[in-house]
Amino acid sequence: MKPVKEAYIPSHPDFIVVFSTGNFSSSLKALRTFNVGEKLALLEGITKAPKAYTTVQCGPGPHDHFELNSDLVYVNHSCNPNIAFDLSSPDPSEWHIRALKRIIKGTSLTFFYPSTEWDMDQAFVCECRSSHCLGIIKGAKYLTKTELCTQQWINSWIWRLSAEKESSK
Ligand SMILES: C[S@@+](CC[C@H](N)C(=O)[O-])C[C@H]1O[C@@H](n2cnc3c(N)ncnc32)[C@H](O)[C@@H]1O
Repeated sequence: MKPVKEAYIPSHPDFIVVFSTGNFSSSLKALRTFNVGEKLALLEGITKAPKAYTTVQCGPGPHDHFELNSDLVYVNHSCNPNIAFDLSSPDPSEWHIRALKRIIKGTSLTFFYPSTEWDMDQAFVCECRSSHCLGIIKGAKYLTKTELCTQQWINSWIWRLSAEKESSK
């Protein structure tokens, strides 16, 4: 579920959705500057849901997915992301997004989708233009441990599933 342009009411005071006409080409911009390590927002209002291109994975199981129900659904993927979805707390009310680098006002927010997603509902050709862009993004299942290790933040179940994949080879 995504907020649509015609009925848009921002869900967070510090972010704004930039709607684009192309399919899946909208994004979420920061309306203020954030410092490295700063919490941008708690993941409030999330609901468990079947895996979809709009959901975020929160554990290793087939039912461990939730809808954000907010503008955060417009955070795009980057292979050189500026935020982390940190779901490390056993208490979901502490799950949050955090700045991995200084984010200047006006910058689009991005996270590394395979940091939460093992096997994504919708693969896509990445347009992040990072010098280390991985190309097709399908989930962590399709990445090597070395590729995951280049990232500043990967959630624990992704490391676990990746280790299991390596040991079953
Ligand atoms: C949850 S949506 C994010 C918001 C999306 N941009 C939109 O306008 O609806 C996820 C989808 O956005 C697109 N997307 C996100 N990051 C991308 C990237 N780096 N390159 C190309 N497409 C991307 C893909 O189609 C992906 O399945």
